[in-house]
Amino acid sequence: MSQRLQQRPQESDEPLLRVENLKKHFPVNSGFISSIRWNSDSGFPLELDDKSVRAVDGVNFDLYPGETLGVVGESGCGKSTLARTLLGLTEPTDGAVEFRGTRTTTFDRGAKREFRRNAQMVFQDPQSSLNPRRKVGNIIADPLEAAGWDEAKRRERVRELLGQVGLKEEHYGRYPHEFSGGQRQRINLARALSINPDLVIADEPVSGLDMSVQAQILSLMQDLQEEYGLTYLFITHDLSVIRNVADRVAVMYLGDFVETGPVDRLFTEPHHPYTRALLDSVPNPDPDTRGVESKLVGDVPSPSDPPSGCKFHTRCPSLIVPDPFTRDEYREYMELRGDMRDESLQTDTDPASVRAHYFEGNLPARVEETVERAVSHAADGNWDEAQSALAEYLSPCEAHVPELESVDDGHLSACHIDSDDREAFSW
Ligand SMILES: Nc1ncnc2c1ncn2[C@@H]1O[C@H](COP(=O)(O)OP(=O)(O)OP(=O)(O)O)[C@@H](O)[C@H]1O
Repeated sequence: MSQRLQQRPQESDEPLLRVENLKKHFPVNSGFISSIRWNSDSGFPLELDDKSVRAVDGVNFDLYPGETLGVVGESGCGKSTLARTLLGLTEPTDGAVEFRGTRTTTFDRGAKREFRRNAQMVFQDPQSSLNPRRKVGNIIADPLEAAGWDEAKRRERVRELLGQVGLKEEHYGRYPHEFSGGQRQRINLARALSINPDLVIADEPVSGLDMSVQAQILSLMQDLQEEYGLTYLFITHDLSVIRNVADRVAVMYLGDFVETGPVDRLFTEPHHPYTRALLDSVPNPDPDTRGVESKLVGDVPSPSDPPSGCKFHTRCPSLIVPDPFTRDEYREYMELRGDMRDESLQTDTDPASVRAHYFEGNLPARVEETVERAVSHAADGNWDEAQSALAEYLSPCEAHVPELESVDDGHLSACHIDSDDREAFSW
């Protein structure tokens, strides 16, 4: 059974943010004409290509007042789109976001304005989010002006904020280019906090900053959290960054959360092979314990055509392989099957060439037969039959979508290795 990411901090607390089955899909084609494609196999030769980029694809979680939830994943996994969809900066395709128990889509104008005040965003590149032609004091005061504060009060509040983020009063009249990257992120934080929000979504707030400056900004964010009673959703591609700031972590892969749990547990007992691979990719200064066992290989697949079953299966070092394959053999077999599916073999449709191109060593005899059968169908142009022949062997990781399931108190993982389904599907 799927479960929600919850259990923090006191179970009686109402979540500040509740996210249910949130999806954001972008159409691949920009217009109606470009979405029409030719299909000579169908009765009518033109059809609509309804493919979409599934940037966020069914995310569930609760975010409790005062906590920091780190969302981590490689570039392109959908983290920024999740942030923008949560804040209503882009319309969700499906699902719901509740803020303090009310669906954000039901907000009237006043409630929308209040939500915008209450939920602020801090971006990665402080340079591009600060208007170079405006004085820093005025930039920080923008949200106050929008909220109707008079000039004298604005000035006073901005001075207070400058001090709180470690800048000086005389910085009020300077321009963004006169500041370092770290200082510009301080300006951003001051602007985000100017009207006392409850929730701050920080999207890669320290990426691109030197390590020592990163540490200063993270420490400042923690101080501000205490002072303002803030709730953070902290997005990063770098697990090491959130180790010291997050209470819980959600690991995101191709639009879904694949593992969630308390930060210590996730670092000491990661369950999902993707989390383990991410952790192994974090540079380890200790040469004796440097582990390379499950380093991430290959790129994140396209979210417009994600792998079936577990989306991580194409890169997973723990892929469950069907009998009688070894893992390496089965990867080769999957590559052949993928090319059969796309009707694009990378060699002639001659059994010897296919064998030599796709497989390094000897295959078990019965697999050999299956491959030969498939290749002879492909040689006749019967791609569907070629695919069906290869479907004789299928990993459960390709066939079934794993649900987030509890592996420990408040710790969930979506992997067939941990799954209760193991018996049902008998692998
Ligand atoms: N407006 C859009 N139209 C079409 N596709 C989009 C749009 N915005 C994002 N995407 C795609 O959605 C996927 C997720 O992008 P997103 O920026 O959310 O990922 P991310 O994890 O934040 O990566 P990064 O850290 O590189 O920003 C990517 O494949 C991206 O190309």
